[in-house]
Amino acid sequence: MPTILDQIVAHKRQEVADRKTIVPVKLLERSLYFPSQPVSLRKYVQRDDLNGIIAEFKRRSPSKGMLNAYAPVERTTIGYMQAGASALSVLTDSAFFGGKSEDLTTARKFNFCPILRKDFVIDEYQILEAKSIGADAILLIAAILTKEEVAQLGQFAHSLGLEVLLEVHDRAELERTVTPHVDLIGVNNRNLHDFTLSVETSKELADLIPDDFVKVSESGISSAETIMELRQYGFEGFLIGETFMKNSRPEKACAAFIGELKKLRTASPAFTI
Ligand SMILES: O=C(O)c1ccccc1NCC(=O)[C@H](O)[C@H](O)COP(=O)(O)O
Repeated sequence: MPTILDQIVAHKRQEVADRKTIVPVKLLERSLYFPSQPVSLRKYVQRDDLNGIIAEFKRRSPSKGMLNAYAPVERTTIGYMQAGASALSVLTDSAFFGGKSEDLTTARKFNFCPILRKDFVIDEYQILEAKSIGADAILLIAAILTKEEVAQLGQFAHSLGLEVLLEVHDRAELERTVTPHVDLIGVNNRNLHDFTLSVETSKELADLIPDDFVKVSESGISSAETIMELRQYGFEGFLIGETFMKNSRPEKACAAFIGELKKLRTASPAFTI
């Protein structure tokens, strides 16, 4: 029985092949120079005056189905940033997540923060695309790539000025794929076989991530207390989608969440804002 990742990747290979025939590489290269300079995800996540939250725009997901069919990209992403998020993540996969490249371009038009293109990258073509639609960083998923592919795709992203977030699910993936061509390492708390969520996964892998990389905890984060806890393990970035998007006004949910987090951080002797 193919896993959900197998299905996504099989679909993506066909999708990328089709897109290459519609917009050939040479044509895509001409649209590369998006007016703004890339903004560093790594630096924004580490900024003391922000909270490390990478707020995600995700309409639906394989695990939860439709989260939010109506939230407009413009109002939601501006609201996320006004709430104090450090960066944005925009799902551009259409078949499984209901996103599109235009969602990221819209977010880019209205925000100056770093934007992560959240997709299933298997080909350099998608990295050129990420650059052309205004992304600052891409995601590479260890579970679907070899070490050589991570290194090659990471190097290519860097050559375009894009940063790389490498996502791992377990120790074997981390040890198998870590290369200097990535900037941040994200531990995904979602088990992609049964969709269960546990932030214990982040805690277990924290010490195994070399210090050169910014640590990001991804998925299943639903409380400010969890962020305070993950900070004790050295995590500085927190990728949050569903907790915000399942609300009719995701940006308000994000503001309330960050309000709680600020209260906890102010009360904690270890952190000051
Ligand atoms: O979200 C899913 O169901 C999913 C299924 C298969 C592959 C990837 C999936 N999600 C992508 C993500 O990594 C999350 O959107 C991201 O980490 C935010 O997670 P959450 O806060 O739990 O929405």
